[in-house]
Amino acid sequence: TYDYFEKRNIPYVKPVPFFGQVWSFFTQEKHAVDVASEGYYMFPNTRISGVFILRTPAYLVHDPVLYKQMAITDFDHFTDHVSELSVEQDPLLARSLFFTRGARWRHHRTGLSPAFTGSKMRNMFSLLSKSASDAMERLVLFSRSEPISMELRDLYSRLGNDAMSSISFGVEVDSLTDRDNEFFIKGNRLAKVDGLPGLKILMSAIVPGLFKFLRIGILYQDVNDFYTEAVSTNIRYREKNALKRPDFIHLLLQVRKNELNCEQTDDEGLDSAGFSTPETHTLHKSDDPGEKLEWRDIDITAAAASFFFGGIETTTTLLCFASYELAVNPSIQARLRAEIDLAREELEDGITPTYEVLQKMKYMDMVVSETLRRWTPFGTTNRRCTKDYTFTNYDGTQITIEKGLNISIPLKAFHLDEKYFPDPLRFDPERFSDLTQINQDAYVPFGTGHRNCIGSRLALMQAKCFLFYMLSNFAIEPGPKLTIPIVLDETSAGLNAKHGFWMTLIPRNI
Ligand code: HEM
Repeated sequence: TYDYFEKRNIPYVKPVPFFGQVWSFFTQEKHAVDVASEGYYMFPNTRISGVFILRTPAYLVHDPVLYKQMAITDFDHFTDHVSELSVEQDPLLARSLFFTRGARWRHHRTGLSPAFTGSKMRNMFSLLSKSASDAMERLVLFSRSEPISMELRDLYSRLGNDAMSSISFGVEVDSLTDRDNEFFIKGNRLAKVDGLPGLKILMSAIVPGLFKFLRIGILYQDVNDFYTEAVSTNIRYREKNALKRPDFIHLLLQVRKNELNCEQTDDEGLDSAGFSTPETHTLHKSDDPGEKLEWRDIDITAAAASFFFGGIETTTTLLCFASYELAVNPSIQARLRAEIDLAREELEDGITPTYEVLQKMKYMDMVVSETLRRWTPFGTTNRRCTKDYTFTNYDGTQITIEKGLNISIPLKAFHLDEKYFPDPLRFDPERFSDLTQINQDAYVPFGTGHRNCIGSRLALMQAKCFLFYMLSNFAIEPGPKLTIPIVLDETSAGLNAKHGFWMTLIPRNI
């Protein structure tokens, strides 16, 4: 078994007998993303390297151009992500976009894409902004014009949950005051990527076959039940009262009735929420799925739940690391605040940002883009080879990836490779001042191609909106409990600080 790559003359990470690379995942000495990317650092002169997962061979892509080919031009060889969940154990996640495969994925992606265009995001932005502004007002009141010490992951995940509850379900919650409200508790359990759920998420990507065979579920049963009930009650209420609100449930109900389209003209100029917004790719018409695919209540619930699952933790991570960098780089913070203050002069009330105003803020975009590079929230993604695929390596040899094999793509390693980003560990928004200098193949915080992140515009607009309100009201300084440089939590499936993001927020009016 372990001579697979030797025979093909492909460099590979030497396996631990029986476990292959999986052994290193369990010892947790290094973060799972770094373990998965080991070959990238060991073999610099190849487009791909090999690795064994238990006894099964798998690949790691080293060349961002190859990733792009797989994800766009040769997409029909790599249509699926690796994990495969069972609908019995994970009724919501197994039906969500990240985890569906083949014709079902195509059907869902084609249906959902129009819900995430620039014009839909602009309509939704008022809900997002209101949620952020209400929360910020409470935080200002809470501070009583005195500096406050806060752990920002807790703060941002509360704000993120409240915003997502509003833009998904039309439910207004205040998790800053009502700290144990059910939407926050369940949302938190849904989005959790450390501890046991984190381990299960890793396992579903490392040993997907075994994971499905053992019928392990990722989400807690009470979380599945809560969202299933919340969404079906919500749908019934809307249908009975003909309620319209520019949120996801409304858009998903339109998808179900086949009434949701992309308004090309409206979208012009709105589609980019910043430099990091990945290019949109149009899917060809679906192959015959062999079964009639439609949007049942459970599919709508699964889609909404997947926005919590895929969106809250990642956007919170972006906000935490952006705040950390602003706190330890006061001159960058001062420049961003100056840009915000200037933008506020343009606003009707001097307070509430619009989609267009945020879109125009160049320095804000530079800070957010650099945070996504330096602290990539989603450090690796993956693809499953669905049809044999042959390409040429740098040395001219032909390599064939066989159908069924799994492929990892080390997004974080691309972002921290000095061949693409000189002095890669330095946080320097100036890199993004001249966008022609950025290698766009290697800068992929939201992935690339047909399976790129569907929520990128929402994530960018949400992060920019929160930062706008935060710096309008507070200066962020390192708190006494903050570790500098930040120490990462190697055991979390996501990217997190081991000792928290402890900051002092100083109200600007003192
Ligand atoms: C900073 C925040 C975020 C980051 C860094 C991020 C990153 C990513 C990445 C790297 C992928 C995989 C792309 C690939 O395989 O090529 C992905 C997929 C996905 N993301 Fe995000 N994401 C973020 C926020 C969001 C939000 C807010 C939502 C939903 C509202 C979302 C929903 C999804 C979904 C559904 C997929 C699967 C798409 C598919 O398989 O077709 N993400 N994301």
